[in-house]
Amino acid sequence: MRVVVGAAVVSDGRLLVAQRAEPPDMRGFWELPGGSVEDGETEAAALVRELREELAYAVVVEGRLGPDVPVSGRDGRGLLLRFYRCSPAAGEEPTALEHLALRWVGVDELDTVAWLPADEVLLPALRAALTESS
Ligand SMILES: Nc1nc2c([nH]c(=O)n2[C@H]2C[C@H](O)[C@@H](COP(=O)(O)OP(=O)(O)OP(=O)(O)O)O2)c(=O)[nH]1
Repeated sequence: MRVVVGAAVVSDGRLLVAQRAEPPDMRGFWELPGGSVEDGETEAAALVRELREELAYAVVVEGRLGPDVPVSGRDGRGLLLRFYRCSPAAGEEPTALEHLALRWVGVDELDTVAWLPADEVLLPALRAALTESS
């Protein structure tokens, strides 16, 4: 099954969230930045590549975060979302090259985000990650 990796980047007790521009039915909803793992690529390498492409941002990939989330992809075939906790490389700031906007949210704001539906499964794990880092 195709695996899509997403980055839970935590810095100063806040989580980086990104607002999707496309496809039209996902436009305006918020996600954790990332994308598909390519053939022969590790999941960590895919995350580093995707965040460089989408955000011109260098991150260090730490451990897995939360459960795998099966969703149906744009072509109707299944894909598996898998998330990793990450931290920014020193001195780095993200730029929204492909997203409508970026936000850093604290633990109290997690519930106010208009998440892509699949990401809501992750909220307990995100809450725990933000609580332990603040
Ligand atoms: N990156 C990311 N994708 C997510 C999240 N939640 C969620 O349902 N998705 C879905 C949306 C898309 O159907 C799929 C990932 O698509 P994508 O557009 O980010 O990745 P990609 O560029 O590698 O995909 P593709 O155009 O090659 O098909 O996973 C999330 O938090 N992060």
